[in-house]
Amino acid sequence: MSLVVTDLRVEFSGFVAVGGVSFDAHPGEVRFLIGPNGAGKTTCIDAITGLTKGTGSARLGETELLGRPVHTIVRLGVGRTFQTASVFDELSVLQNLDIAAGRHRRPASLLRTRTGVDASIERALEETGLAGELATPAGILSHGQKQWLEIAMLLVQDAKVLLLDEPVAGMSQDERTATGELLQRVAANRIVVVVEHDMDFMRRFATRVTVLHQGAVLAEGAVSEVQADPKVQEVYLGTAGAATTAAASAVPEPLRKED
Ligand SMILES: Nc1ncnc2c1ncn2[C@@H]1O[C@H](COP(=O)(O)OP(=O)(O)OP(=O)(O)O)[C@@H](O)[C@H]1O
Repeated sequence: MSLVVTDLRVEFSGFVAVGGVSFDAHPGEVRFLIGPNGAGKTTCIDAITGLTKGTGSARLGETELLGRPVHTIVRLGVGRTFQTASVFDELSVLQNLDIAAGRHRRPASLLRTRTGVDASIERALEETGLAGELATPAGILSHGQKQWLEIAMLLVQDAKVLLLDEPVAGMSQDERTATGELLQRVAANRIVVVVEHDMDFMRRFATRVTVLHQGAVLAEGAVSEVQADPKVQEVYLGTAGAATTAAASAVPEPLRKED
């Protein structure tokens, strides 16, 4: 099953934030959406997840997502994270995962004191490297671990699509590497789309990249193709024409957002 976005448009009171964006994503690849501030990356994800109204098409397999309410889109297996982790700080890692898994359970069983750990939760803990933190209150997890908990929460919900908004913002180098490796594992049999500003992270872990600029697709391809694209260099550096393959390797640093 693939996610296929075609001619997606989002307007805010006449302002075109996304003006006809198309891209697709498949299991087995780590798909990146990049672009300068205000390019429309988050708005694309908001539209796909039903948070913002969009026109055009966003199909998961045969199912059209646009026009459906947020909870239906979640139930169809489309999950997302936000830049700021939205976990319950006072609850343990296990309790957070229990709540995430709640839609599979009868209310009575949610109220029972837990004696064991569901297989799906166990798998998510293993996959995200949080197995040793079962009883840790989410509030005292490291920044990276909180993001991994959010991803684990999507995994126990059996998300087929994970849309991740700047998952490594604020992470240490080790946490970035661990996150990239986690995304590669998760993407083996799920659709993973990453909105990211960290170009070093993109270079290391992206399989395919779409560059957005002013609500439109500027370029698409493998990391090396996108980096070498003069249009991309112009947007980020204002140096179209001066672009050479050697210069292309220097592009990523200025792409990094400092906020
Ligand atoms: N609710 C809204 N109402 C009006 N304008 C909005 C709204 N949400 C986003 N925008 C505008 O739409 C454009 C795209 O914003 P968006 O957040 O999608 O960009 P982005 O590429 O994710 O940027 P960043 O990297 O800064 O997060 C921006 O000009 C933004 O100001």
